[in-house]
Amino acid sequence: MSGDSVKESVSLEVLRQKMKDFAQERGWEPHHTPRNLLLALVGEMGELSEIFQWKGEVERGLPNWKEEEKVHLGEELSDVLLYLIQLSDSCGIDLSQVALRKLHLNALKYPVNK
Ligand SMILES: Nc1ccn([C@H]2C[C@H](O)[C@@H](COP(=O)(O)OP(=O)(O)OP(=O)(O)O)O2)c(=O)n1
Repeated sequence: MSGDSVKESVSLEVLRQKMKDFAQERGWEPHHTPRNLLLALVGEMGELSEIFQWKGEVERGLPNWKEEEKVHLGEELSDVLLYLIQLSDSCGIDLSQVALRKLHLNALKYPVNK
């Protein structure tokens, strides 16, 4: 999956804009309401969970998985991320900013030496 290809740097904002264009070009924006996007996100979470279902515990890095299984996993992770970004956008929430703020709150709640 990593291969020799040049890795493109990507931000949540770039993904948000690409998904907005994708939906606009297809006339799908009216359907991309918060509730519909939440349900789509939950559906993709189900597809992601299916990949791990009945496998038992799996090692970090998935050393024993076939390449095609990892490709499938990457696709489902992407669907979850892309719907999450669209859901945030449809709610008028800047996901990058609130995620940074939440990281800060987490660090305050769970200090290193506590
Ligand atoms: N109304 C839609 C439909 C799809 N997508 C985008 C977001 C996801 O990244 C992907 C989801 O596409 P599918 O519903 O076809 O789901 P899968 O790719 O998982 O296909 P399948 O469910 O057949 O495995 O397409 C979207 O933004 N809005």
